[in-house]
Amino acid sequence: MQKNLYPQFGILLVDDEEAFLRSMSIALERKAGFSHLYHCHDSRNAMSMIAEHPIGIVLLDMTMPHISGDKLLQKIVTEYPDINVIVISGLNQLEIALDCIRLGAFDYYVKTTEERRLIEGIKRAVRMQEMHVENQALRRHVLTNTLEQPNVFASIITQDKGMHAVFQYLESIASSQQPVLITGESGVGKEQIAQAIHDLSNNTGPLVSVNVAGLDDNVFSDTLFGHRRGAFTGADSARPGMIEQATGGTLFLDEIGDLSPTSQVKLLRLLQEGEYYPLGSDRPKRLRARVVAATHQNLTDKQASGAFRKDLYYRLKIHHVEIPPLRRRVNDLPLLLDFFLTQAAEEMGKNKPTIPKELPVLLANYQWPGNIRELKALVYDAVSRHQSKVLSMETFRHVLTKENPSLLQANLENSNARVFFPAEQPLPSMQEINDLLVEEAMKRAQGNQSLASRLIGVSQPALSKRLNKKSAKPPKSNPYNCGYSYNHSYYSLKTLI
Ligand SMILES: Nc1ncnc2c1ncn2[C@@H]1O[C@H](COP(=O)(O)OP(=O)(O)OP(=O)(O)O)[C@@H](O)[C@H]1O
Repeated sequence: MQKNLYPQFGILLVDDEEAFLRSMSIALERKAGFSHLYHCHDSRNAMSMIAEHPIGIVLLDMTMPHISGDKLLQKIVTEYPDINVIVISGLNQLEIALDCIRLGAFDYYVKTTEERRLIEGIKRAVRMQEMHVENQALRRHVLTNTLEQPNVFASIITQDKGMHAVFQYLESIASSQQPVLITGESGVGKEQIAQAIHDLSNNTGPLVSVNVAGLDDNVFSDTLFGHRRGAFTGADSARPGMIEQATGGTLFLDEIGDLSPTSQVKLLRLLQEGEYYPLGSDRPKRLRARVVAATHQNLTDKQASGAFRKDLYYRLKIHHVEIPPLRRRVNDLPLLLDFFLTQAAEEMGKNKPTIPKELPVLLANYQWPGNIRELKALVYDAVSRHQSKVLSMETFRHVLTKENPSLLQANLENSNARVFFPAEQPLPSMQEINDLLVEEAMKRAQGNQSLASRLIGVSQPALSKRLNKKSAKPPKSNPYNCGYSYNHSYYSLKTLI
């Protein structure tokens, strides 16, 4: 397939009137941005064209010499049930329309239908067909558990199953031109995902990124749509907007959750109409780039509270990926640590230091509010300070343990850590809570007493004493074993640390 044809499957126009074929093609290109079109003015050739080309949609006339539209419709739905056939006929008769639908047509329009409605109907059919193609690709990926272009994801270091599923999904939607919404906490790698979406698309145009946070509406319009000469005071020359610069590629709108209400309306119109007006111009231009948007904000909450337009939210999330935070991908920590250590050592011209044994455990017990960006910064800081063969723990210890008061505060404030103590159960004693806490800390520190003591903020001799006392005592039957003993230890760790 030629690059940058849209949609990824062809639209075949079958009509004996060549003038209609021409005017319909122009309308489809100008009003819907469809460029992947085929013409057939002799109905006898329609089936062979479908066999030769990757056709996904057929726009079919009814009254034609040689083979009539209804005969062709029957043949297409029998031999190519995955193709969506839209009948566009000169016959304005309900009976005929119903017959076509019964035969399996996707939709029926009369030629005098208002052009805008007709184009909207064809867009709908294209969207349905795209979803069908995506579903097939997704099923293929899931069944084979493979990636078609693993090189595209080479710079995203991960062995997490959830991330792998995200990659498979992105491959399935690679050739669609519909928007993609990327959500996830700050620092999880959303920009990298946007780059991967662009690389997968094989579009020849560039990836153009715009951070829309804090842009007032005038700046937003000027940045995206550009302006004509003289559009406003100081506009000495015409300037193309970012949409035009992204032609044939990807327009990446970062921090979309911070877009002002007025700009939200403009973005919605752009996505709905596929057209925009540069400032000072009354001639519309077509959007010829795929829109990818990202945010660390919770758009579901924002649209529920009215701060983000519902219609824009649903337009943007036609495709949606949520990137999991680092604390839910702890198996990625050793890989990322090693990757950033190598990178930092190379950049600073130092030997790559050895990783102290306690470091991975310490990293796995931290919440990572700043996600991968925070880990990267920590590793770079540690490498810049490090002198000996083994990486110094100084940087990590300060940030990841009790010595950091903000971490303590964050843990105390973490409302998720609050656990329900069922009213019908007696409360555990302090002794029992302490035992559970010590047990959990030892588990998390993988038996390392020095680390476990730091996790719960006691000295190592104090912890050792407790452990000795505990092992000397016969195990007491625990009333909290009935379903929430773990919760108690969780509660203890989160709130008492
Ligand atoms: N899986 C990964 N492998 C390697 N580097 C990563 C990975 N994920 C993120 N990074 C690095 O972490 C840093 C932050 O990533 P990025 O800017 O993409 O995050 P973000 O989610 O877009 O953050 P924000 O919401 O603040 O814009 C970048 O330097 C990026 O290269």
